[in-house]
This record gives sequence, structure tokens and C-alpha cells, in this order.
Amino acid sequence: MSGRTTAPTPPDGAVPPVRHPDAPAPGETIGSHYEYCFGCGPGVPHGLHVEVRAGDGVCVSAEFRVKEAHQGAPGLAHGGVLATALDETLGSLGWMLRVIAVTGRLETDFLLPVPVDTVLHLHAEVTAVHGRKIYAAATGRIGGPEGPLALRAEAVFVEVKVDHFIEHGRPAEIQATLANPDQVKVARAFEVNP
Ligand SMILES: CCCCCCCCCCCCCC(=O)SCCNC(=O)CCNC(=O)[C@H](O)C(C)(C)COP(=O)(O)OP(=O)(O)OC[C@H]1O[C@@H](n2cnc3c(N)ncnc32)[C@H](O)[C@@H]1OP(=O)(O)O
Repeated sequence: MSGRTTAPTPPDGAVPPVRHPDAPAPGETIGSHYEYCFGCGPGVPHGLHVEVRAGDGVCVSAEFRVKEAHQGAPGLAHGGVLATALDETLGSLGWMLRVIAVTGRLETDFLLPVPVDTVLHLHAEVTAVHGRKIYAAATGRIGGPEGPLALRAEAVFVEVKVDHFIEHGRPAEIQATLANPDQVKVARAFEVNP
């Protein structure tokens, strides 16, 4: 046994998260990190267009309107789409820590069906950090920030460097991204100075 675990419960030795001094101000819109991101990109017509704002802790909130293109059952959102909305919101927490992190594990409870046209109110926060692992939790509420709880998630994100994307991404998109200083900035590629 190696002792490695991917469970979303912080292990012994995990520490509380620290909001980075250069994190976006509370209430500030974080904006899309990539034009063609299915979760937040304005260049994806059937994408989710999740809009995220910084919170005052190591947390963010977001809204997402379920569209016809997001159905699973008639008139209801597809569960995978809802998990994507949670993933996108959780992924934005990297801005609050000023790191790039990718989803390692995402556990989702689907508590209520979510009809088309619903505005889902999402909230995500970092609960602990252990080395490169970032532990986080998220909720999705129907109709308002205090509305009925439809979704709940726990996640482990793993911090990576820009090299992760350069090594694994399709070259055409990576080269176009790195060649565009505005795109590098919004992509959270903090260690790149274009
Ligand atoms: C050009 C710039 C572009 C920038 C764009 C920004 C976009 C942001 C986009 C956001 C979009 C939204 C979000 C998205 O959709 S992100 C897209 C979906 N996610 C992915 O594609 C991730 C795919 N997986 C990997 O690339 C690797 O497996 C990673 C990088 C995750 C780890 O491989 P790596 O070789 O690096 O790490 P390691 O093996 O040395 O392990 C290190 C530690 O991590 C722990 N661990 C490992 N795996 C898991 C796991 N699955 N769960 C829990 N924990 C895990 C491991 O136990 C160890 O801990 P410890 O045992 O030491 O304590």
C-alpha cells in the first residue's frame, strides 16, 4: 500500500487555505479563462457560459442558466452538464489562491431535478490545502443564492504548472493561446510573462 488516497476529505496535515493578496476583490467578476472553454467560454454557442465572481474568503459564486441544449430528460438539465457547472465554478477557485489547478476528483450529489431555464446559483470554497492538492466544496441552488439545494459536490484539485497544458494540449490551440498576451493573462498562466 502506498498510502496515497484520492478521497475528497482533507488528510491529516492539510492546512486552511490562504486567500492570495492579489486575488480578485470580493464581488469582482473573474471572467472566462478561455474563449473556447465549454464551461465559461463566450466562443462556445452551446456552452454553459458560467459567470463567476470572487467571494470575500477563499470562495467564489456563479450563475448558470440551463438552456435547451443542456437537456438530458425532456425539460430537465443533464446531470453531466450540472457537474460541469460545478467543476467550472470549483476550477475558478485557482484565482483565489493564484495557482492553476485541474480537477482530480469530483463527487456530486444530485438532490433535485433542475428544469430548463432555471438559473442555478453556485457557490464554491476551498476547505483545505495539502501540498499540491486543493480540497474544495460546492453547492448549486435553484432560483436564488438561498434557494432550494439542488447540487452538492466535494472535489480535489491538483495544482499544475503551465507546462501541463503545453505538454498535453493540442499544439494549434496551445500556440494560439501563448501567442496572445490577453489570453495568457485570463488563462491564469501566472508564471508566463508575455
Ligand atoms: C496555456 C495556459 C492555459 C491555462 C489554462 C487554465 C485552465 C484551468 C482549467 C480549469 C477547468 C475546470 C477544471 C477542469 O475541468 S480540469 C480538466 C479535467 N482534469 C484533468 O484533465 C486532470 C487529468 N489528470 C492529470 O492530469 C493528472 O492525473 C494530475 C495532474 C491530476 C495528477 O498528476 P501528477 O503527476 O501531476 O500528480 P501526482 O500523481 O504526482 O500526484 C500529486 C498529488 O495529487 C494527488 N492526486 C493525483 N491525482 C489525483 C486525483 N485524481 N484525485 C485526487 N488526488 C490526486 C496524489 O495523490 C498526490 O498527492 P500526495 O499523494 O503526494 O499527497
